[in-house]
Amino acid sequence: MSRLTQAIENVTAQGDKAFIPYIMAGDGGLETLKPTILTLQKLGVTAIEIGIPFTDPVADGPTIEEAGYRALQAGASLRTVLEELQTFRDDITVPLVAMTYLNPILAFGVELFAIEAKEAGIEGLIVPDMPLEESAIIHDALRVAEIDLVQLVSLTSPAERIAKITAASEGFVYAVTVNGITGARQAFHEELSAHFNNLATYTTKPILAGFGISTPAQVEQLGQLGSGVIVGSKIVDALTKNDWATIEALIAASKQSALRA
Ligand SMILES: O=P(O)(O)OC[C@@H](O)[C@@H](O)c1c[nH]c2ccccc12
Repeated sequence: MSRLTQAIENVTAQGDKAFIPYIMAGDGGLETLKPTILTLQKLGVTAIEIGIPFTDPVADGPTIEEAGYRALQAGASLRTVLEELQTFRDDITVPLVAMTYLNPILAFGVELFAIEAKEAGIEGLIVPDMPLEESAIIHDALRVAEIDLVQLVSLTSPAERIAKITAASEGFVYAVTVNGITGARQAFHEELSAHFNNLATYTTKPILAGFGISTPAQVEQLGQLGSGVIVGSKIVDALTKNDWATIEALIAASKQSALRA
């Protein structure tokens, strides 16, 4: 079992839910990356998804797109983010999951990327614009570096697609809870619990809910569907305002055992 999967299973074994915040590396300046990561891990997050800013972010909603723009302005790129992470690698205790597009990885060089990413503490990777069928391009290099390639399953994936994605996904299965782009939502699809029950018939890997989760109540509610949640836009927004109270409340809602006590 990978360290990423293990981290999630450790949390669920205690009766809690996994909580993975997404941050945009370089938003607010690259020098904020270290304090942000170290504070999040001190607050008890399960893992951290690190977005690498990219000029053409297809799946990102406005909050993350704007954060990406600010990060690019501040000089963040795949190379500078990996270099920055390597400077405090020994302080990082939670698994990092990098979120980046295929182009920057190819430009960097697949083998070199895998080696440098591993040295930066990255144990999982999400490449939203890479179809499963194309993943062979990077998969061998990732396997050598022991980096999990996390796959996303959507609400509209047909049965045979769900079977393929859940079988291929490493670390956990990222279950997208809304149709469309990232960003806060008011309401979720009524059939969500049937969808998650269906996903669970395909795999014993942890299934995490992500997209549109922005309140503690939603963390609690959507966390129940599987092994936990991923929260992006709301975290990015709170970090811009230096609003750690909001972040702490979101994390607390994943600690179900504490809520019951
Ligand atoms: O921002 P949201 O709605 O909370 O959703 C998580 C999401 O931001 C994060 O996981 C993410 C950011 N960019 C992505 C692109 C594709 C898939 C996932 C992502």
